[in-house]
Amino acid sequence: MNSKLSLEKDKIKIVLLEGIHENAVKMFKEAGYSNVDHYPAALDADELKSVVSDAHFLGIRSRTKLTEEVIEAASKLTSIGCFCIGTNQVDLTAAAMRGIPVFNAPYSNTRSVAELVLGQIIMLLRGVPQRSAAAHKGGWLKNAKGSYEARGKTLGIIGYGHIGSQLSVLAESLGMNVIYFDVINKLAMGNASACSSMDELLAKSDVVSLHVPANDQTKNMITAAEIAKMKQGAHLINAARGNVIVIDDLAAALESGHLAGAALDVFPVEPAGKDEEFESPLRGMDNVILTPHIGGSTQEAQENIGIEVADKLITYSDNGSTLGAVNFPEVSLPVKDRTHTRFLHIHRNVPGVLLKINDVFASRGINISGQYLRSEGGVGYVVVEVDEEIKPGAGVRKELAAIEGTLRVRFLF
Ligand SMILES: NC(=O)c1ccc[n+]([C@@H]2O[C@H](COP(=O)([O-])OP(=O)(O)OC[C@H]3O[C@@H](n4cnc5c(N)ncnc54)[C@H](O)[C@@H]3O)[C@@H](O)[C@H]2O)c1
Ligand SMILES: O=C(O)[C@H](O)COP(=O)(O)O
Repeated sequence: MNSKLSLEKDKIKIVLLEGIHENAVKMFKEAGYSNVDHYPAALDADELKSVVSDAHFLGIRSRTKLTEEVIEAASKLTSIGCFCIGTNQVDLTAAAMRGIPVFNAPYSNTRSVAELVLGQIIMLLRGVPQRSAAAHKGGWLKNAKGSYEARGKTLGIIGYGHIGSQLSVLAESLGMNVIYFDVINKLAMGNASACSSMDELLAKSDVVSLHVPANDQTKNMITAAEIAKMKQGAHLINAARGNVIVIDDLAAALESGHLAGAALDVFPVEPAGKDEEFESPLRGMDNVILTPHIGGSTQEAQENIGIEVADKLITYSDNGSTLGAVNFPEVSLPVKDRTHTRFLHIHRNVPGVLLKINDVFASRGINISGQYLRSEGGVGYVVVEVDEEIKPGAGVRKELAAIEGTLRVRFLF
């Protein structure tokens, strides 16, 4: 049964940026959210601040940087959906400390990335990029020099998560030997084997592919020192995040011939839009495949992501469930019954808040029929369900909001 929210659904403003798939718009409309603004691209900083100023839900992809300043400007923001895997473009702590859960799509584009990398492995091993570049200029490099089959070569995967492990299976089907390194113990797929250190992997691999998240440990993880440990004539692929590799060091290794080729889908600095020029020291190197961050840009991935993330935002809006939130206590709630009123109280994780919440209900003689509590990091999330309909204006919300440490109160009636 469809519950009502503290705000009528048609007054809830949803902003979707960066050409998020139409499926998301459809999902919102079908769920009764008619006020959806859909932008085909990312916005510049000033436009972004203006557009988010009255938005309740915001959908972005990897280009939109949601800094603390932008989040602060979005005073009505209830939740953020990253319609992609990465959430490093969002200041997750700033969002959490304003009671804003952030959701993403952790699986939907992983196959697309793995397939792109598989293609790049074959292209690099065959020396296709330089032969294609020569042919475009009227050249004809018909020879076998530096061209190899993938069969029997060793692929080293750094980061054996959703993408790395799928790539592992695909590469083995080509007859490659797969080795991997991850900071946590991961079950090997097929005949792949784990390396005990990244150095071991670098020294053994003909092709190294990076599939780690962006964080403090992975920033500048591949410098001249790591590249020097790779085999002479090896190839490097990065479809993870741009700042994992020190790009000037990679350019130097390609120039010196220590590396035979590279494929890059992500860069330390990426153009904000199609009108901005792409700058990179790798431009003009014929043995390098450069793609404009399209690892997850397939019809299949975008269709699925549109549905997956819109569903998470709608479920949070309708129900208060935060399952899958990346910066927030996760609470999985049953669908709300219309005979109940559900209060969602988000607060700083300090002692005594629960007692004060319960006092608000006890002092009014309101019986609590269900309660859910989770805390994570600096944030606590309490959901209180009462088996009577409490209309807005009864004062409960105001009293809950007045509790010290409160970050946000919503209620579903
Ligand atoms: N190019 C694109 O369009 C595109 C698309 C999707 C994802 N990505 C990027 O790919 C990354 C990986 O995606 P995923 O779905 O496989 O993520 P995942 O979380 O499933 O896997 C990441 C793996 O890296 C491991 N890891 C973390 N730090 C490490 C370190 N220092 N050394 C070795 N391993 C480490 C983790 O333990 C985990 O197993 C994402 O974080 C995202 O940035 C890019
Ligand atoms: O994090 C991701 O999923 C990838 O980087 C893809 O991001 P995009 O949807 O902005 O292309």
